[in-house]
Amino acid sequence: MMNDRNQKLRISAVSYTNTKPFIYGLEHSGILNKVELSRDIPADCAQKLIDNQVDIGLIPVAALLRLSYYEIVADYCIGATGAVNSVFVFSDIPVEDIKTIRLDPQSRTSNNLARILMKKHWKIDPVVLNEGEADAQVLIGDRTFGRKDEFNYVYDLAEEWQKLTGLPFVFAVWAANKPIDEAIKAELNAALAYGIEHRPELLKTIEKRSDFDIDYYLMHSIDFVFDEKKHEALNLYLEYLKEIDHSLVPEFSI
Ligand SMILES: C=C(O[C@@H]1C=C(C(=O)O)C=C[C@H]1O)C(=O)O
Repeated sequence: MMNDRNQKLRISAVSYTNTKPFIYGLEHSGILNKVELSRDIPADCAQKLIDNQVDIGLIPVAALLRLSYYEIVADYCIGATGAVNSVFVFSDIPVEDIKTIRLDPQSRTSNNLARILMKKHWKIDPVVLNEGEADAQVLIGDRTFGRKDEFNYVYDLAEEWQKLTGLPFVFAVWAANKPIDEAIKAELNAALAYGIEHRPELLKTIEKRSDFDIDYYLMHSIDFVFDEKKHEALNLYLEYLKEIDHSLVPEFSI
């Protein structure tokens, strides 16, 4: 276990821009000496925690349902209050006309959020595809930056969730698959807090783009604090997900 003196704590964190403040915090604290850090796409963060290849992961919240034991070990998350601006359903036809939709293989939370919204918010029942041509596609992360203008219809899934529930949304949390020492948790939280506080310094090191405002994204669109409202949102999302879980496409089952 991780309390063994010789064994480093294994952490997997999302490899997208939205996680850079957390990485900055980890890198500017002493904790990295005690940690083996890997950066992975969200689906792999989840799988590594499920397979016990890591002890802690910044994992898509949908994957919490696949862990026989978990604890949320930090007061920070990848969340949003209203539009997140990096999780979309892109389509050239209005949502009520969508007959086929393609999911994003890198995602676990947003694919399932799209399914919840289709059922409860848009009240549509399209065929869900893993690949190939479709009327609409779910796309997350940096690959969405600057792409909004390419489509006639752009649905921001955190914004649509807020319309449905009145709540913020939580995409990913810091979760462990085994009990974690309180002192380590405190150290991790302090490192993450440092990163969030020092976003302005971090932003000076990130290359600007003309088609996407990274400063606004990291200062305002992503909401990193895992507070009570987000906890409520997480519980509601997991409840909805359990309702639709039986109908998941096997390849994308979380
Ligand atoms: C807001 C985002 O949240 C991400 C979305 C995830 C998912 O859909 O499984 C998982 C982790 C987050 O990094 C994003 O990446 O754009």
